[in-house]
Amino acid sequence: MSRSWVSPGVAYLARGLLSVVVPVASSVIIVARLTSLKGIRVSPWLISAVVLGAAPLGFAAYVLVDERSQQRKANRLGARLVPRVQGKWPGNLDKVVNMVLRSENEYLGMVSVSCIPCLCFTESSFCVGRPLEDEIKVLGPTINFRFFWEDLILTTEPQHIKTILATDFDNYVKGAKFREAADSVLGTGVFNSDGEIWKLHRTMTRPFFTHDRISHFEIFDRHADHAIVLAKERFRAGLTVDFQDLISRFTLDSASEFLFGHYNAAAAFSYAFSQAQQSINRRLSIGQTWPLNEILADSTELHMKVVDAFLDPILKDALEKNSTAVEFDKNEFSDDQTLVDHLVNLTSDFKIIKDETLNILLAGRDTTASTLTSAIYLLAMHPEFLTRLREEIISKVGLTRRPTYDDIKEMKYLRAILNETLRLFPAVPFDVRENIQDTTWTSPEHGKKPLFIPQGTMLSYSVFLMHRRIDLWGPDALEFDPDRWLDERVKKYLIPNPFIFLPFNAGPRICLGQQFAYNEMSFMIIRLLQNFFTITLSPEPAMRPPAWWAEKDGRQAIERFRPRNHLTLYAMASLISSLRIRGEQACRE
Ligand code: HEM
Repeated sequence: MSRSWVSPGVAYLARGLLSVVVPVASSVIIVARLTSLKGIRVSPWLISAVVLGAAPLGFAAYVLVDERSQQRKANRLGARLVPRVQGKWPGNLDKVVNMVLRSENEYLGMVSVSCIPCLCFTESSFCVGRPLEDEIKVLGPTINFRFFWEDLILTTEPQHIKTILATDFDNYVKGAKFREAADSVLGTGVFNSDGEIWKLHRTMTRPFFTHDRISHFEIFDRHADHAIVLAKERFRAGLTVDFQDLISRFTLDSASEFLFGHYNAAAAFSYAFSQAQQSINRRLSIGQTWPLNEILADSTELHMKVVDAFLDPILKDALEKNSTAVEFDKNEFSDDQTLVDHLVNLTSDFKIIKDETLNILLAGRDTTASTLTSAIYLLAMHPEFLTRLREEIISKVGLTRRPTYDDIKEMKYLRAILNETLRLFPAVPFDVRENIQDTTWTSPEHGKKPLFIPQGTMLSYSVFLMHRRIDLWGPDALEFDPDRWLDERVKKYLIPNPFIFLPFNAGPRICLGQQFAYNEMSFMIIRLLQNFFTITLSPEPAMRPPAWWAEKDGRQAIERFRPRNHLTLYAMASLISSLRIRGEQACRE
């Protein structure tokens, strides 16, 4: 992560000033020169008008030229422009106003449009105007919001997502806008880099996620036990448990121990890291002008000082130990090695090690907490599936034994529950890329020209919306039905079209922690259901959806919590008080 001596706001203003001062000064110089050459006296009003008009006129000319050039390039490639959302005000401003007014109460992904470039990760995304569903029905699964005359393309089309993630991978990057917003926290780690730097990080980290290491069940066991003891204490006192909070602590403790071998001292660190992460989210939600919100100071700076104070000594210690250790094979791992042990064995570059560790912590912590929270919510809504799952757990593992990797591998129903949860509530519901070169995408409608994608476009893709498409998943796509992973529907929908299910993405940038995540989540669910046999939702008023949701169609009508999104999906309200469960202890006690 790079720290600068000027605040992001001051740096942004300085850059902005240059881009205003240069055209204005040039206009003044040109007008003054012309008038003095010709000996003409020009009114100061005219000079002011030229000066003031230069920027908007220049912008209008740029928009016109850009539009024409896009159309020409599309024609040349035998393609057409991506269908555009039509707002009523210039630059689709009405859509943005609507978004600001309505974002608070809308169902995730139901309404269009939030198109501030870079906003695709935020909770207010796609939440304005006519329902996004309707926009897609009219315009197709790939649409351009063209907000403030800047292209922002959203796709829910498996073919296009496959192109971005896999078949034309080299043409798509995370891009500078995302990187800038996350740089002060994540630096250039695997999650936040492109090109050669990304390759370096991924190559370094990938070996750590293979095979035995990700079956580190002792770590999960210790922290699962701790969480369950705490939950039982509350239930005995007649209280409920904020499951989202409990499980976030479990995943943080497990990830911290897995990554750097420490977890107890992590309270201040964990809080500071969460706050720094919230700052990234805020930046992304504001869009490109986020530095203006940080004129006085970098909003991540204080939090990152706490993170540094915790992490730096651990990393330095690991580096020091490694420098005195006997040389050994860099591809050999011992069972008790942490990620940091592994990294210091590969490089002595402090920044690389630190960036990587923080990136993996970010990538791995909230995603599993989110999925476990959604799974428990869905099981509470469907006690019949909970009973079946519990039967599988009891028959394969019993009520007390610690589950093993082989147990989990054989538990088909548990995997179906997790996949069905990830289908309806994927932990990363919206994601973003930018394309380097002009390109075309095959038309989603048969017989029509391909779609033209101009270089440098902000491309948002939503697996959340894709996973709920009735044309891809069948008429019951919006229902939580784990059996769709076990019956003929797999052959009918998924096998012929595997890119319709992408909770972990695909291609060279596919999630590195996928198997680790399945293991951790399976382990925790087994432990929970060995201990508790019912789950009852006990929603606080703040987490309940507005009453009018019940009059809508689809999941919105039946949902009993409000799914929201920052970098990952979570249950509103706040991460602190939401999804409460009431559990009853099973016969184990
Ligand atoms: C249910 C759990 C999880 C889900 C749904 C999930 C999903 C994803 C997705 C969608 C991406 C791609 C992001 C992008 O390229 O923009 C990703 C990347 C990544 N994930 Fe996960 N993840 C999960 C758990 C984990 C865990 C537990 C770890 C590590 C302990 C992890 C490590 C990573 C890393 C390192 C990347 C970056 C890969 C790269 O850019 O090359 N993930 N994950």
